Amino acid sequence: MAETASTNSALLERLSHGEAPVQGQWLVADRQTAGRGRAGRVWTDGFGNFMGSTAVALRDAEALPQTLALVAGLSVHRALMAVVPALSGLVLKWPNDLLVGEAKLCGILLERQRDAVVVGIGVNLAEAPDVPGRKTASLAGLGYDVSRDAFASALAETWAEDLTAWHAGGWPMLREAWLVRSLPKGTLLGVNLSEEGHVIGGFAGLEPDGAVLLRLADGSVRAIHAGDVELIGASRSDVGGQDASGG
Ligand SMILES: O=C(O)CCCC[C@@H]1SC[C@@H]2NC(=O)N[C@@H]21
Repeated sequence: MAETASTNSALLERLSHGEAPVQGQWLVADRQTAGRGRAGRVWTDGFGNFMGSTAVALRDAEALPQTLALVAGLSVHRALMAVVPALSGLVLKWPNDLLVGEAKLCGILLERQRDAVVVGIGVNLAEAPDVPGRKTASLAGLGYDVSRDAFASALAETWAEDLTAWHAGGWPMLREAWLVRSLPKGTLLGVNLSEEGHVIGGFAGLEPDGAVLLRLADGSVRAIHAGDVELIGASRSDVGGQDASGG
């Protein structure tokens, strides 16, 4: 598709008209005029970047739909490493950002509509948009020339594998695969919680349900189920560093 407001919005619209999600079908746009990010933010497109969405039908009694966000990040990580095996420093940040160093290379937006979830993925292949207050990266800026179609076909493959495993109850194994590719344990993360304000802790793993674990300065471990987690930086000795819950 040449241009659309947002590939997520286009798929949500189709679902609202009664179309069933088709596993393996991706809607990919050259340009988005109203790309959307998490927490109501704008997602700025860039020519040659990947902007695509796919819809997943949730089956009866499917466990933990929130874990799909992490599975999507894992699939993007695997796809990027397939097209650029030499890429170093690519890490996952909970729930579903991909960073190189501290700069964001990819963002993922999941939106649920009744018994379906739309998974929207934006990857800066060619251009890193200017986002005030945030560091961004692109593969081209890192010296790697990857076409959108090459990335799209790698992602279609990794997503099909990971989604099949997820539907088959493979979340525990996918969780381990996510953790192998995540920021190092102890990395300082911050999150705004409505009851407590800004909480800072060292990354300490994932709960079995996909919540992120933060080790706070007093040594306690806190599970965060929702929120916009920001990267603060390398570990500090008083928070984090140790593994919590075997993650
Ligand atoms: O990190 C974020 O805030 C999530 C960004 C998600 C961007 C993608 S681009 C394809 C799809 N369509 C959208 O409008 N958003 C997602």
